[in-house]
Amino acid sequence: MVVKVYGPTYASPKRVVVCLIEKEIEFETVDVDLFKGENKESEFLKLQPFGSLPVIQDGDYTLYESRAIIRYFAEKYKDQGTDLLGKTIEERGLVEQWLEVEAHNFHPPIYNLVINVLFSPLTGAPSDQKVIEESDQKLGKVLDVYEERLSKTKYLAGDFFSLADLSHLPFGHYLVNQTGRGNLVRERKHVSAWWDDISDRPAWKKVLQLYKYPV
Ligand SMILES: N[C@@H](CCC(=O)N[C@@H](CS(=O)(=O)O)C(=O)NCC(=O)O)C(=O)O
Repeated sequence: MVVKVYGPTYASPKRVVVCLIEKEIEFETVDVDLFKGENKESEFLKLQPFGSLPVIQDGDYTLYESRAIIRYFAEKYKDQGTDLLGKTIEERGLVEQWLEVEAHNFHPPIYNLVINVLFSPLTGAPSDQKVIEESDQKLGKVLDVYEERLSKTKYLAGDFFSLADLSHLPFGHYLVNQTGRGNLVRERKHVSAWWDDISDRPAWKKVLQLYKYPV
């Protein structure tokens, strides 16, 4: 059975799609329109009770939470496509560390910026200027840590591209290209070079070509 990915046009599902392409895993996609509320329909909620995207089906196996999904495929297909987990337990530890940093330090401020700068104007919801300012500040501090790390290693977990770098692509794309805050990356030499390197990978360019962001 071919893997099914729900909601490929949205950012978090793109984290899964780029992993599947890097791992050379065949997949098909199912569109879910958040603006029409299709993620709140009973059929979808049976798959993902929180109504968020993505969810995948791998035969009879269903999984949601994009970072859990990419870990699943990276492990299941460890010997196929790009190695995304490192070769030693120490490398794996650093991959996991920077995956957690992305989820808990990088993602929250960039997610707030995407919602308040990009989506709120579209949906008519008010943009919260205080949240925008706080998120700018937080993201700057986070990227200072990245700058220090990337002044020592080419990628976050070491001198190899991994899930940790890959996990930044979907919202990093928003940050650099659509929030008007690309300067937060461009002002940091090593972060800027790292972003250019990871976003230039054929797998990510294919994702952008196949699945246009909704905003
Ligand atoms: N932690 C989840 C978050 C998923 C998430 O927030 N998805 C958004 C779409 S996007 O922000 O990633 O583009 C969503 O479904 N939002 C609608 C909703 O949650 O009701 C994951 O990583 O899978």
